[in-house]
Amino acid sequence: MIDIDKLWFSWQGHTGQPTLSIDALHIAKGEHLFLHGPSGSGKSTLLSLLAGIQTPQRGNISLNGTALETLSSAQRDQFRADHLGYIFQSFNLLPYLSPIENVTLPCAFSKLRKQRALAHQASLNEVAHTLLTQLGLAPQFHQQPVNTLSIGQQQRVAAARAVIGDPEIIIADEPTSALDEANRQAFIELLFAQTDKTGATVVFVSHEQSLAPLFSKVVHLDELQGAADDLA
Ligand SMILES: Nc1ncnc2c1ncn2[C@@H]1O[C@H](COP(=O)(O)OP(=O)(O)OP(=O)(O)O)[C@@H](O)[C@H]1O
Repeated sequence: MIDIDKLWFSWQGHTGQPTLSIDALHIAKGEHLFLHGPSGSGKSTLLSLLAGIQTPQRGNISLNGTALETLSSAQRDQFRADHLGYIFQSFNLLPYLSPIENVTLPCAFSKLRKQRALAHQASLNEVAHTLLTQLGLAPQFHQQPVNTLSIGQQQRVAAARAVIGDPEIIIADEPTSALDEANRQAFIELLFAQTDKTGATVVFVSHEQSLAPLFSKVVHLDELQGAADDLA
C-alpha cells in the first residue's frame, strides 16, 4: 500500500547529512503505523513526502500502486485530494466555518470522495453530521464557528474532515499533543473505529510513547535512517 524505496531527501540549502535517507519502508494496507523519533529528526518531512507535498531528490514513493514521481505537480495535488486524509498538528481548520462546512470541504476538491461519501447518505451535510457524532462531537456544536470550540472538539472536526469520503490513507501529524492521556487514547480508538470500516492505512506521528501499544506497527525514524547514505 505504501512503499518507500531508496529515498533521499535534503531541504534546500542544507549541507552535510540529508534530512532523510531511507533504504526501504513497507506499510501494508489497513496497517496502523506509529512513527516516532526525536524532535527535528524528520518525521513531518517524511509525512510531507508521503503526501506528495515535497518530492525526494532520489528514490521512489508508491502509494496504492501509484508511483508519486510519475505524477505532475497538478496530478499529485489531485491524487492527494482523492486518496489522502491529513490531520495536522494545528488542525488547519477554517476558523469562521462551522464543523459541518469544514468536514465537507475535501469533497469540493475530490469528486471521488464526494461520490463515496454520498454512497450511503443523501447529502454531504448528513454524512458530516454522522461522522462528527461518531467521533464524539455532540450535534449542538455542529453549526457554530470552529474557533468557538475547544481544542479537543476541533481535533474531532479535523479527524472527521480527514476520513470523509473514505480516503485509503490517513496521515496524522501529532494530532493529540494538546490532549491529556485519557483523551488521546479515546481519540485514537474513535479514529481507528472509522478507518477500520474502510480498511484505510494510518500513518501517525507522535512523541507519546504510551500510545505505541495501540498500533499494529511501531517504527522509530532512527531505525530507518542512514541505510541509503551510500546513495548520496
Ligand atoms: N520547510 C523547511 N525548510 C527547510 N528546512 C526544514 C523545513 N522543514 C523542516 N526542516 C528541517 O528538517 C529537519 C527535520 O524537521 P521535521 O519538522 O521534519 O522534524 P520532526 O521530526 O517532525 O520534528 P518535531 O518532532 O519537532 O515536529 C529539521 O532540521 C528542520 O529544521
